[in-house]
Amino acid sequence: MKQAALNYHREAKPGKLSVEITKPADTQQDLSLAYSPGVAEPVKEIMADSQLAYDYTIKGNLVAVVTNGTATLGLGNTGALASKPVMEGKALLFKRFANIDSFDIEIDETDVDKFVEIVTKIAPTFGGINLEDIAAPACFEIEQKLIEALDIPVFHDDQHGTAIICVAALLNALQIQNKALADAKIVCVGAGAAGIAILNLLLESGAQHDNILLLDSKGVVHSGRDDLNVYKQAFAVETDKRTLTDAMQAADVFLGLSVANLLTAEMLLSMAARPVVLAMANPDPEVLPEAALAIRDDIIIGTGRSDYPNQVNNVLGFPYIFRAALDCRAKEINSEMKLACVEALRNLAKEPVSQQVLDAYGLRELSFGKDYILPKPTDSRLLQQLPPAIIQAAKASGVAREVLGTTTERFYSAESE
Ligand SMILES: NC(=O)C1=CN([C@@H]2O[C@H](COP(=O)(O)OP(=O)(O)OC[C@H]3O[C@@H](n4cnc5c(N)ncnc54)[C@H](OP(=O)(O)O)[C@@H]3O)[C@@H](O)[C@H]2O)C=CC1
Ligand SMILES: CC(=O)C(=O)O
Ligand SMILES: [Mg+2]
Repeated sequence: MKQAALNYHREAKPGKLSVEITKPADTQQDLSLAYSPGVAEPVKEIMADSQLAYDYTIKGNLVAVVTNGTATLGLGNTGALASKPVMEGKALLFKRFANIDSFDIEIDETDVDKFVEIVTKIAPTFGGINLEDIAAPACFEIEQKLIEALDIPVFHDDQHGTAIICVAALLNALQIQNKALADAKIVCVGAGAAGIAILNLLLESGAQHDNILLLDSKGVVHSGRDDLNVYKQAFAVETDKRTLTDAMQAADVFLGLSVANLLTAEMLLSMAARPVVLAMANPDPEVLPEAALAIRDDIIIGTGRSDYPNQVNNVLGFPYIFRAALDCRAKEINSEMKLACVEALRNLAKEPVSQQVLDAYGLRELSFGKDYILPKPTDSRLLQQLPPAIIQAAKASGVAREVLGTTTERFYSAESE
């Protein structure tokens, strides 16, 4: 895998992206329109009405994938430059799954206010800002300040993209295990961007605060600790449990948003009957499926990876959420839109699987059940079903500025259909 991945990135043109021209640029007349003097005309129009940037430039289909590389996957603080393959990967996924153009922007800055200032200054170029792999707790402040400063959607994928997919996966898995979210005892390891956002969306979806135990690198987040930031404090509970081993006793659900190889056989065996284990750390999960299933066969297990069943990964969300937000010029991406995406994902997993998906995964059959709790990322129905459901929620909740069916027609290409 290591050599194949390095070859994939290096061969032919290095990297995973390039820029293409979308207008004729061959003749004297073409150049007169594309550049001087013709280009001055849209400039003057946009000076008179800034919204016309959406008609005369690629702004309306262009998202910035922005990071400082402080939480690159589960690899930790890699720095800005080393995070670039991941950000190019996100841009590839935007294009492949929702025909959204994006630039990856790796900013070598960890100071919150300076980072916010840089992103604010480059924002006019884009129709949306996808924040990626920025470590907690700075990510929370950065996102909030950018939402307040900008008039385009700002979305921290590791928080909300992951939360949407995780909640959809968990609700479907609990349904299969015949358990209710309101009764489920949930252990979440990782109190960063992804862990905190997932717990907040789970509370909105009906999970009970008292049924949740959160852990960070120092163990259980409990009310006796004096080293907690405000985001962790919101989940601090009175308990004598201190370690992951303590926390896992009789748990119905394990959510991993931390680092590789944390779950032991003893911990898995101590869980309640018919548990759900979503081990989402990338690239290596908190436990590998083959190891967990060798220990007990009543588990439903998902990971963030493409090479196992039940991929619980934000790739199922951010392309479609931004497709929807761009197409209705949403002011923001709100809870209603996130919950609509959860429902649309859950429903699609219950539909018959298409031959196209079976072929892409080398499978003969697949249906809603322990090994199929979420749609596969290559399922073209994601693009058909998720954005309309999200746009509907944006309209109903008053954040859609304009519903442009024509934008969708303009930007959805035949290949992404
Ligand atoms: N499958 C998916 O779609 C996604 C998966 N992820 C994965 O989730 C993980 C976290 O990402 P993110 O939230 O962005 O990162 P953050 O840096 O914001 O948070 C990391 C969290 O993990 C905790 N942690 C680190 N080491 C341990 C340990 N040994 N035991 C328990 N907790 C530990 C940290 O603890 P402390 O607070 O004490 O430092 C922190 O709370 C990564 O592996 C990432 O790849 C993230 C987004 C999407
Ligand atoms: C999938 C993803 O965004 C992450 O692991 O950080
Ligand atoms: Mg990420």
